[in-house]
Amino acid sequence: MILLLGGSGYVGAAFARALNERGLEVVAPSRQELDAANRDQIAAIVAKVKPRFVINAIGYTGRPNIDSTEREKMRCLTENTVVPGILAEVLGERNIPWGHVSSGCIFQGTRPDGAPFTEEDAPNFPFGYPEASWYSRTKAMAEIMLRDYSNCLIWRLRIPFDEFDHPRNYLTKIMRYERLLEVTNTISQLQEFASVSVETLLRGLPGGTYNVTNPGAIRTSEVAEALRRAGLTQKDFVFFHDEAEFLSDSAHVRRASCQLSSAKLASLGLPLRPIHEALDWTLRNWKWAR
Ligand SMILES: NC(=O)C1=CN([C@@H]2O[C@H](COP(=O)(O)OP(=O)(O)OC[C@H]3O[C@@H](n4cnc5c(N)ncnc54)[C@H](OP(=O)(O)O)[C@@H]3O)[C@@H](O)[C@H]2O)C=CC1
Ligand SMILES: Cc1cn([C@H]2C[C@H](O)[C@@H](COP(=O)(O)OP(=O)(O)O[C@H]3O[C@@H](C)C(=O)[C@@H](O)[C@H]3O)O2)c(=O)[nH]c1=O
Repeated sequence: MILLLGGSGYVGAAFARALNERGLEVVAPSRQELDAANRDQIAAIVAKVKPRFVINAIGYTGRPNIDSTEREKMRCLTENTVVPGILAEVLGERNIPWGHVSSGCIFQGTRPDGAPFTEEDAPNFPFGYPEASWYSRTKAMAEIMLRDYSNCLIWRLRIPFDEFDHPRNYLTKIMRYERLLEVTNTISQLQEFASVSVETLLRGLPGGTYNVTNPGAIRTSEVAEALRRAGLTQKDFVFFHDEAEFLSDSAHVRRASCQLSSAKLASLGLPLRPIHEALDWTLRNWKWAR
């Protein structure tokens, strides 16, 4: 039995699909059935389910985006940092393997040599960095804590997109935002992210950090152009003049535009498709929400 936490969420739903595709039996309690911030409740469900492994897709990302986490700091800290801390304790005591959904948002830019960040690099957008969003700080803090637990796999997801039109999907966002910020990012095809992450547990990969991102990087204008080419929109995209205009007109906090390397996963036999290939496939298979 697999225990999936946060299964009703945007990322949790992708995990549910990946687990179902593999015919794995899953228990996915709702928040009403399980308050993950309560250690006793976590211990009780783990004792009852006796999971082969656990997936933690619980977290607080804000609505409609991370700007709102600045107004709900303690909720954000609880769901992004305290909950994984409780899981680390409970699952560590029982040595049950588990995966935690982290984020590439704990990095800004590239390494000083221009290379993408690897799993060896320390976050450069954590607590102590005034420009970092509260969201990024809480995600970085969780990672730093979880590294001490050898039964925990940390999966970094980065700006998810897939073929399903949804307000959290990067492609939907790009089509809906009034103005766009021209930045370069490594991004993650969400279904591929969930599938590869599940494989890391099924194959018994060691605890530690994994950048579960599509190889390469892409500029916002390339994504916009690809959406137009695929016929999903005819919009004449308008771009912010620069990041300062983005921050003064539309956003409260700096976004962690960054590039990550997924070479570690590839070296372990779990390569993801290059970004442009994954994007083209996704656009060919696009499904509008009703
Ligand atoms: N979406 C994104 O762009 C990215 C997300 N991530 C990470 O992925 C994770 C999930 O994000 P996402 O799916 O977008 O978020 P959602 O808000 O869509 O889902 C969050 C899930 O967590 C559950 N939850 C929250 N608090 C508790 C609690 N105390 N007890 C039990 N369940 C709880 C929610 O339950 P309920 O439905 O009842 O509220 C929901 O199922 C987060 O850790 C986030 O940092 C990483 C990179 C990008
Ligand atoms: C608000 C806004 C954002 N953007 C850009 C900034 C950025 O490059 C991209 C995504 O920004 P958003 O504000 O939509 O999303 P944001 O909340 O910053 O997205 C992040 O969510 C958290 C949960 C993560 O962990 C990240 O990996 C990422 O998915 O869109 C615009 O172009 N125009 C806009 O009006």
